[in-house]
Amino acid sequence: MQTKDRYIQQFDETQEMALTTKNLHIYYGDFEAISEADLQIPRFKITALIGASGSGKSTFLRSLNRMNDNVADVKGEIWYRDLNLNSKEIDVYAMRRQIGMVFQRPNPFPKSIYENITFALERHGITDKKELAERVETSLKQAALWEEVKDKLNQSALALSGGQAQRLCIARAIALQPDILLLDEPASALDPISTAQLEETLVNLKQHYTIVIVTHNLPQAARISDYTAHFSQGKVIEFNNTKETFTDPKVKLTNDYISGDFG
Ligand SMILES: Nc1ncnc2c1ncn2[C@@H]1O[C@H](COP(=O)(O)OP(=O)(O)OP(=O)(O)O)[C@@H](O)[C@H]1O
Repeated sequence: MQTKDRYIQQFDETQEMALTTKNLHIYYGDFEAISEADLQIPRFKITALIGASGSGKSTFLRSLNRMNDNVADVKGEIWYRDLNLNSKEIDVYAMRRQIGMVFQRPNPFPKSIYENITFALERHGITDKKELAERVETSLKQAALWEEVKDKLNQSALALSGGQAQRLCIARAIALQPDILLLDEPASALDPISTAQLEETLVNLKQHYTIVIVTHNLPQAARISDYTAHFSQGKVIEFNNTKETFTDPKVKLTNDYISGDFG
């Protein structure tokens, strides 16, 4: 029954949260791109952010690990453990080790597959050759790429297919052993087979990571996510478990969006 203007599912205290946003407002100059996006993002789950183009999904996602610094003015609180990530005291570089981001277009470095993964590790002070090799193997396995690349780790990452390159970017992010992975339309440049592989990878990863994914692909959100937040004009107007969002939306605009009825 779609009788509400806004519906936000509340959790009980037993559900552990990875991130909680409070009073979040995000401005580009005078334009308020996010005005009501207080969300609790459960740990070890996949949360999908859906909504029409320009509704604020990427703006919200990018604020979670401070990618909007110097671009937008972010007001409010973003709680991770007992830290407000949106405070001046936060070491943004160290924080991004815990909260990694994978972008829309795969962006491997013009280096070997192996070096793509070790580059950030070395910059974070991990130089032991054995540990580096172990992290490369584990992260490629977790990203479901190991079998395809294990015999060509020294070849250029630029020779990988789009789907392989995107899984390499995921391996690169998880090699740092973060808590949370933020993904901004990671499958939008991929063919259906690569998309299916990526989806399978993400579902397996949630055993170890909390995942937040922006997607325009509604069947994809329905297939892989546990929770869905529907953004409309800078506000989260519905947040619920994904099954209910797609079978019994509480807000008419959500029903219209998922059924393709924008008239
Ligand atoms: N760097 C920027 N400077 C000014 N305005 C911006 C900037 N980035 C985004 N916006 C505006 O903020 C609003 C939200 O944009 P955002 O990219 O977050 O939406 P979105 O829901 O992710 O859209 P899409 O699905 O098309 O990627 C839009 O009106 C957009 O034009």
